[in-house]
Amino acid sequence: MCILTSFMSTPFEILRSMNSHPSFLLYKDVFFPVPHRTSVEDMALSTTFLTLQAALPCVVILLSLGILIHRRWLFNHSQRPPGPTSLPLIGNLLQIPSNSPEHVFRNWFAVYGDVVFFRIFHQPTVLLNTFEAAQDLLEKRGAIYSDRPRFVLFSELMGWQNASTHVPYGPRFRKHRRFIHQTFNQQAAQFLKPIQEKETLTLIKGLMTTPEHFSRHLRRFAAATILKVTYGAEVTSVDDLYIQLAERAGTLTVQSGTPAATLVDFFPFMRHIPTWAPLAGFKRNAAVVKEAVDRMMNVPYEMVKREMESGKASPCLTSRLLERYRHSPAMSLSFEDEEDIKGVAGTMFSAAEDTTISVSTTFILAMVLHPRVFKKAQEEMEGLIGRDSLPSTEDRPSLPYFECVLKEVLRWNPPVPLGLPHRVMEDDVYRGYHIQKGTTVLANIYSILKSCPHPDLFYPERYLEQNDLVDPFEVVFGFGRRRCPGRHFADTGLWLSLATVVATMDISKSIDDQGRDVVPEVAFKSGFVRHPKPFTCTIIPRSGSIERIIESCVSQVND
Ligand code: HEM
Repeated sequence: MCILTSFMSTPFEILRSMNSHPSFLLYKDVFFPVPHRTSVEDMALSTTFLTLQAALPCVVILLSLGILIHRRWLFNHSQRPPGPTSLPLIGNLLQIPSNSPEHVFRNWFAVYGDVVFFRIFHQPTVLLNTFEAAQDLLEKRGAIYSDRPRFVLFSELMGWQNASTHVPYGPRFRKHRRFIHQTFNQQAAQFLKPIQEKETLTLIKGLMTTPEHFSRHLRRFAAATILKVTYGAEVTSVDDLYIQLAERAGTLTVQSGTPAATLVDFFPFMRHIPTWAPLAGFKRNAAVVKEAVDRMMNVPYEMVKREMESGKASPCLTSRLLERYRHSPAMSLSFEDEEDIKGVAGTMFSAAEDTTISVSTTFILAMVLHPRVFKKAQEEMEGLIGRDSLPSTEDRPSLPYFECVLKEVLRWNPPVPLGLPHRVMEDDVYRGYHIQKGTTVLANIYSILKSCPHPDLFYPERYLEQNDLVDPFEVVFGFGRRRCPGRHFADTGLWLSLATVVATMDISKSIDDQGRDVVPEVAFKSGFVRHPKPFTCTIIPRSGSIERIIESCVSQVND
């Protein structure tokens, strides 16, 4: 036993144990029984044995070296994954459109298969096009696939360096995840449900009052739930200060991502260009963005601190994290701790808002275009809770068709089509392909979810008819150790708000001046988060009693 385990040790340890361990002698006698011999034979044998013994260390060392060299050779000679031909210097830059690259990547999947290699300038990138490949690398080999690429523009120039989405894998990443986990893990997220229930009622009231502004109401819902959880702030309108701060920071960030600006990610020396120099426009823009990002991170954080000092703070993620430092004599709040708390809270807000809005707006678009599906979901709902009550999360297991509708919404328009880039921290070989340390790895969420029969058709029944389809809930939140930590909160909030819309409202196409149906276009805006293009629709309460039901629920919540 000892000998077997020692084969996993160094060559020297192997030799030591072979020479000395009694079990080795026993082992030798059993497998190489020696008949009775003369002393001359004994001497010859023992000389041979001694020679063998002396040679053994060299053999073992040479063998180990051979194995190492062979592995290195295999790595160097294993092929890169297949991919489109690239040009010198710029790589595949010209083949990747800045608008909706997910479409081109889907074609590459069809041509080159599961794992595709391409380069942008000198940066190697690998695209994982199937659920299996994404799981194999990002999940099962998470120990080396969980870093993020270096974002020079975003992190070093625009001030997003404290965002949890951008922190490199390591102790700081673990600290951020710990902070987030306390409030957003599956069990803790249950305690956030009352906030989502209350904001759902406000959403329905908004839809009843000004249905034409449905996208503003959905935005307000998304922002209000997460702002209450992170900063304890009450949001009444999308014009509230914190939402404005976040939108300014987000809009400026996206607007400043011009080609000249992104070049700095590939040629980091460019960040040293002085701001007055002719090519330094990106640095001047980045300074403006940084000011907006700093305000977005600082203003709500400072407000919570002030409220805590005056004893008026409502419990929230930020106050809970600060309390831990206040009450522990072993922990004093350092500058880095404050930056991390601000970073976590600011990221949760910005990561939650846009993604939630994308899903809820896609749901409305799908329901306008597919009245049959909407009616079927309403009938299922009515069969369970009738017309005079609102759904609660306890009803979820009894509404299987609605569950399929939600899955289909996520599949039809995956909110974050290419996830967030991961970076591999060590050389690796996968399916005989060589993946070099430092490669950017993208999970092609879009292609994974479009790999099914009639991918562009909105057809929730596919999840009832076919049980080998990938569950979109397992895909849209990313993979491995960087998987979205807000997924339980997002899932509950979306289910509650959209199930309540189904139970209370009728959704249909809007009517133009000539009395004709206006059929919205199935079109999505290009971006890191994929939103439907603006459209119109008609939303009206299902019955005269809805207003009364909502008012009675609101007064129960306020009591
Ligand atoms: C339907 C809604 C959402 C979708 C589709 C979504 C999707 C994603 C994806 C694809 C990633 C990247 C995962 C990876 O790197 O593999 C991510 C990361 C992240 N999400 Fe979400 N998300 C959603 C909602 C939320 C919400 C509500 C929150 C906060 C409450 C949140 C907070 C975060 C954070 C902090 C990260 C960064 C994790 C890290 O880098 O370690 N997300 N999300």
